[in-house]
Amino acid sequence: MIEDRVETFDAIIIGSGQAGNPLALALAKEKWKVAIVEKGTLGGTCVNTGCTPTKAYVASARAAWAISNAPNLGIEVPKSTKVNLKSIKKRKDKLVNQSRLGIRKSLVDSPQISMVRGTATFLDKTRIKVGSRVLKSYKIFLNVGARARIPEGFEDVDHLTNSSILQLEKVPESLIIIGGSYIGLEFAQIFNRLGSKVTVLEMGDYLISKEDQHTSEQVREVLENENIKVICGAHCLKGKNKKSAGVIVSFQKGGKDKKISGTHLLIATGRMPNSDLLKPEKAGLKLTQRGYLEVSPTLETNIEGIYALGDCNGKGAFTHTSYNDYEIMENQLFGDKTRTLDDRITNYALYIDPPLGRAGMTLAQAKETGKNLLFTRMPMSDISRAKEKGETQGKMEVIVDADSEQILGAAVFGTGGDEIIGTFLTAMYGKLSYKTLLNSVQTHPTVTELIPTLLQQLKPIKK
Ligand SMILES: Cc1cc2nc3c(=O)[nH]c(=O)nc-3n(C[C@H](O)[C@H](O)[C@H](O)COP(=O)(O)OP(=O)(O)OC[C@H]3O[C@@H](n4cnc5c(N)ncnc54)[C@H](O)[C@@H]3O)c2cc1C
Ligand SMILES: NC(=O)c1ccc[n+]([C@@H]2O[C@H](COP(=O)([O-])OP(=O)(O)OC[C@H]3O[C@@H](n4cnc5c(N)ncnc54)[C@H](O)[C@@H]3O)[C@@H](O)[C@H]2O)c1
Repeated sequence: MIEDRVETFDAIIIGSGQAGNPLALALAKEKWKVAIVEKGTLGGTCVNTGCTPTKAYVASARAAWAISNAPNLGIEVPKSTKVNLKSIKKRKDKLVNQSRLGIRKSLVDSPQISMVRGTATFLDKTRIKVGSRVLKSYKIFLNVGARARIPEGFEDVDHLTNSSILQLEKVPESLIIIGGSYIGLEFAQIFNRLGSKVTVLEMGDYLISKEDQHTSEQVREVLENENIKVICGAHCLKGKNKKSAGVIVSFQKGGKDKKISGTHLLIATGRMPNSDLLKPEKAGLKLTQRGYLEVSPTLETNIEGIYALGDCNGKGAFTHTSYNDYEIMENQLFGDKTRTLDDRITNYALYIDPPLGRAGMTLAQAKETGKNLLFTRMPMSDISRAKEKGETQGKMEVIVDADSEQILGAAVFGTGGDEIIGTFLTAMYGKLSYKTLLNSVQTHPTVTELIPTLLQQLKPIKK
């Protein structure tokens, strides 16, 4: 007699992530009766095990690096400097808790919103089961995010993920990281700077394979300059727990069998969407080959009234893309219905130090469009401000459509790169001619002042 105890809502949101929370508040503002279901901690990945905690660790690691680099700037540092991971974690936990509490308060304060704790599964297109409760709505918004993907053969080997590594209170003596991409590289530099001996094992021929090879090689150089060991082209990885503490990872490289051992192992081999946890087949939801929920440019799944936002729709894998999904949804429900996924320009940063800021296409992607291209690249070592800071690693590069004069893509790898990329991004959203930036007068001495100089040097790329 399920129907007897069905609770009906104007909307059900599953997942308290970067889209779910603001959407709940927006719906409540319009006087909708909303249920938000969360199986874990409020705030999802970004707040609890993603951006906030990792960027807090990046800041602590940068402080440790700044101390070791201080003699280069004429500052003598006592040898007794120590890293205290327990205190670093405590600072991070405080930041995470503040965010979580803020989210909780905003949701609890709204009389329109019911918070439901537990794992939601579909019973059919309109009904959701959470424990013994059954919730019903004709509008269901899925914001279920993703989790760490553990490769075959590592399930029974002692390993850390992005979540559990953030619980450590002692710096690992030697850390093996499997996966040389965003998560792997950020943690590699963090723990190396905190004192671990770090080895990165990547099966691809180069790191962060979504980037141009030139960028990848420069990133590798920065990490290797800090004594992080990078092994690319590592295949057939297998793990084994040591009899004492620690792990052994064996692999093949260039046809030869190799082995390394470490006290700790971090798996950073990508994410898998949490769509499977929903029992999506009960609602007839279509998934892509990789398990993401299929959506239209306005975020509707193949089932009318069911929408998917954030990482679980495979259209973005960042906090700002998830939040932008919320903005699109809000515009479609209550606005002029003009915003869609098609408006979004790819952008993100890799938060190693110096950071890599990226907007739009890579050079390889731009070449595939068949457009007439202009391209240029300059080293950070040409910039006064970078020299003054003693941080000259990296480059700035830009790709322009020669016919429309619009910027197609840019990379700023260097000090302040995560912020400076915003200048290119703004020009791209504004569909400005690159000449507007070329003729702009930028503040001296900043890294941004390289942009006009960079643009003066654009050259056609041969097709
Ligand atoms: C280590 C790391 C570092 C990162 N750093 C950055 C960064 O610097 N910048 C950036 O932009 N992005 C970063 N990201 C990516 C970013 O964290 C995610 O893209 C973003 O959090 C995705 O948000 P979301 O709204 O899609 O889902 P999430 O925030 O993952 O939220 C989904 C929620 O749904 C809940 N849930 C799942 N299934 C169910 C169910 N069946 N029932 C009930 N609840 C359910 C989950 O418990 C979770 O709370 C990082 C990610 C990681 C892992
Ligand atoms: N700064 C940021 O914005 C930030 C930071 C961290 C994570 N993220 C998000 O999290 C997502 C996931 O990041 P990620 O780095 O885990 O995944 P990823 O999918 O970007 O990279 C996974 C890497 O692991 C390698 N790999 C896979 N299986 C392997 C195996 N068996 N052996 C060796 N190598 C293997 C792949 O070749 C790839 O290089 C990213 O797409 C990103 O959106 C963002």
